[in-house]
Amino acid sequence: MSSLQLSYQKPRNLLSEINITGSKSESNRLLILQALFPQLKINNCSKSDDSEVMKEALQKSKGSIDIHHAGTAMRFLTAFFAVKEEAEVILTGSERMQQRPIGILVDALRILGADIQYVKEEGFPPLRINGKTILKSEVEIDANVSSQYISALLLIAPSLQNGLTINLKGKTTSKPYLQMTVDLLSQIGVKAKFHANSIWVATAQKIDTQTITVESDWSSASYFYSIVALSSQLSVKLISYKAESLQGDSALVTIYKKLGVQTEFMAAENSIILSKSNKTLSNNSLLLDLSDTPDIAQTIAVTCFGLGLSCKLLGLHTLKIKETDRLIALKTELEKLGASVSVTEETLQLKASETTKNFQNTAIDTYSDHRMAMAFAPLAICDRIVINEAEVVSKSFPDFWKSIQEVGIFSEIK
Ligand SMILES: O=C(O)C1=C[C@@H](OP(=O)(O)O)[C@@H](O)[C@H](O)C1
Ligand SMILES: C=C(OP(=O)(O)O)C(=O)O
Repeated sequence: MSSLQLSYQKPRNLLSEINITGSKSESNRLLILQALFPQLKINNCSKSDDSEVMKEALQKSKGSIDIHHAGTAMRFLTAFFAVKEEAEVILTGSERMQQRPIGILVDALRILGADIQYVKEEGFPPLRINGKTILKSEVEIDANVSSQYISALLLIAPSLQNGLTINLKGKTTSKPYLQMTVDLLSQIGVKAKFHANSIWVATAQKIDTQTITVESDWSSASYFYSIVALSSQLSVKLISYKAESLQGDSALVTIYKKLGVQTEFMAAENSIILSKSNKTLSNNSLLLDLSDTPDIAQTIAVTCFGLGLSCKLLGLHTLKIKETDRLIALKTELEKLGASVSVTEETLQLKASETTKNFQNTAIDTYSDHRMAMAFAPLAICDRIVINEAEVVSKSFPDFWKSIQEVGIFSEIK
C-alpha cells in the first residue's frame, strides 16, 4: 500500500471541470433490480470497486463469493441469494466486513422463511445461503442500525409471490437511502409506498424495457465542496448532477452554504458549479444532525478543522460500524494535526483551532477507509500532508487522485 505526499499549486484555470462516476448507492440498487428484471438498462453506472464486485457476484449462484469491503453488496446480495431458488453460496467479505453486523437482516429473512447459516460468528459474515421460494409477505425490522438491511428486503420484494410489507421499529437511520430504494422501484414501474413506519412493495413479474441514467455520486462531490471551502478562489464544475436528486447527500448544497460554498445548478448541462461565497455561520460554529447523511460526516469535520471553525455533529451512531470506527479514526487523525476533538457513541465535537497551516508532512492513517483518505486530502490546500494507504479510494471513487489534480492538488508516491 502506498503513501501519497500531497501538495497544492494554484491552477492556471480557476474553473476546473470534473466528471464524477455514477452514484454507487443508485448503481448497486439498479444492478440488483437488473438481475431481477433484465428489461432494465443502466447508464452512467458507478465504476467503484463496490459496484464492480456487485456485478461479478451477480454472475454467480454457486460457491464462494467475496464482496471485499462493499457493505451494500454484502447486505443486498444476502437478500438476493436467499430468494434465488438455485443459489447455494457462501457470501463473505474482507476482515472488516466480517466485523460489520448483519444479524438484523438475517433474522428478518429467516422469519420470512429463508435458509441462511453463519459460517463463523453468529450475527456476522460469512454466510451460507441456500436460496428458497418465499411465500410470507410481512416482516418487522429494527431500523436504527443500518438502512441497508431494509433496502435489501425492499429490492427483492417485487420478486416475492405476494410482495412485501416491512414494519420499521425504532428511529429510522439513514432514511434518504430508503426513500432512494422506494423511488427507484417506483421509477422502474414497481408499485411501492413508504408511509410513516411502514413500507409496502407489490409483486411484479416484469417491467417495461427502459434505460435509467444514474446521477453522479454526491458523496464523492463532498470532497470538492471541501476543496472550494478551503481555497481562496477556486470554482469547480461537477458533471452530471441535478437539483431533484435521489441521493440524501445532496444536502451538501445547504450545509456548505454555511461554510462559504455556493452551488449553481446548470439544468441544461446537467451540472453544478461550486464557487466561493461568504460564510453564513452566525458564531463560527456548526451544529448539524447527520443521521440522514452519515457518509459526509468526515468531509464536514475536516472542512471545519481546516477553516478554523468549531463544530458539533450529532446522529453519528452508524459511523462505528462502517469501513472502520470513523469516530475514533477522525479523532485520532485530526488530533495528529493539532485539533482538539471529543467523541461519544454518536457525536463528534471539534474545538476551533488555529493550527491549520502547519502540518509539516504529517501522515494521515486511513484504516482501509476510502472516506478517511478523501476527507483529509483537501487539507493539502492549507499545507503539505501525506495520506497513507492511498489506494483505498477505489472503493467508491477510483479516479479521485487524478480528479483532484485538476484543482491543483498533486500527489507523488512517498
Ligand atoms: O444504502 C446505501 O446505499 C447506503 C446506506 C448508508 O448506510 P447505513 O444505512 O448503514 O447508514 C450509507 O452509509 C452507505 O454508504 C450506503
Ligand atoms: C459506508 C459506506 O459504504 P458501505 O456501508 O456500503 O460499505 C460508505 O461508502 O461510506
